[in-house]
Amino acid sequence: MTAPLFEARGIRKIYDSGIDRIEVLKGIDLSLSPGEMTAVLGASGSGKTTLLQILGTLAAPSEGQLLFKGERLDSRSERELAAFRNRCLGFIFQFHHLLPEFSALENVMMPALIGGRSRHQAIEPARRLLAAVEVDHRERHRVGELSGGEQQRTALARALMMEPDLLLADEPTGNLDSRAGNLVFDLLHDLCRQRGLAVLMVTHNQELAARMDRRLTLRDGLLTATD
Ligand SMILES: Nc1ncnc2c1ncn2[C@@H]1O[C@H](COP(=O)(O)OP(=O)(O)OP(=O)(O)O)[C@@H](O)[C@H]1O
Repeated sequence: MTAPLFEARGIRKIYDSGIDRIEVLKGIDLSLSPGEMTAVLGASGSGKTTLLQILGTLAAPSEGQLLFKGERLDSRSERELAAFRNRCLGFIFQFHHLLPEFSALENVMMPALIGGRSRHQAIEPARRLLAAVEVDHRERHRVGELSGGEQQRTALARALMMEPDLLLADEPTGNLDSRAGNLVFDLLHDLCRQRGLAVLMVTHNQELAARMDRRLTLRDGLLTATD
C-alpha cells in the first residue's frame, strides 16, 4: 500500500456567531494517497467547502490535525503555510477567484511568478496548460471576456501550474457542458496516473463521481464511504 500523502485526523469545526453555534464537522478522518481520485458528495450546507478550506490550510479547524507526508502542518507559521500551499497544493474554488485585471495566460502564470520563477520560465508551461484545457485561443483575453466555462478551465490550469501533489477542487465541472467536463476529468485522471497527483473533488455530478477511485459522503458532520 502507498504511504498516505495527506492525512486529516479528528477534524472538528464549530462556527460560533454569538447567536448561533453550529458544529459543521464533527471528527473527520481522511487519508489521501498519491495518484488517487476521491469524490466528496453531500447535500448543500453539509460542510464540503468548509472541509476543503481546512484541508487546504486556508481556515483553521476548531480541533484536529493535518499531516502532509507524515509531517504535522499545525506547527507551521502562516508564512510557511503560504509557501507550502504554493508548492504542494492546487485549488479550484466554486467562485474561481481569477484576477480580473490580468489575461487568462497571466492568471495561469501567476503562481509561478509568486513562487519566484521568471516570466520567461513561466510562459511556456502556462501556454501548455491553457492548451490542455482548450483555452489557448483566449490566452490574451481578460477574465471578464471569458465565458464561465473558460474561466473555470483557466482556474484549473492555474491550479496545476506548480505541479501540485494534491488538488483540492470545489465543483470544478459545475459550469461545464459534458464535453468540457470530460476534458477536465480526463486531464486530471492522466495526471493522477502519470505523476501521482492526488485529487479531492467536491461534486454533485454522480457520473463523474462514479469514475473516481473513491466516493465519500459528508453527512451530519461525518465523512463516510459511499457505494
Ligand atoms: N463563516 C461562517 N460562519 C458561520 N457559519 C458558516 C460559515 N461558513 C459556513 N457556515 C455554515 O456552515 C455550514 C456548511 O457550509 P459549507 O459552505 O461548508 O457547506 P457546503 O456543503 O459547501 O454547501 P454548498 O454545497 O451549498 O456549497 C452551512 O450551514 C453554512 O451556513
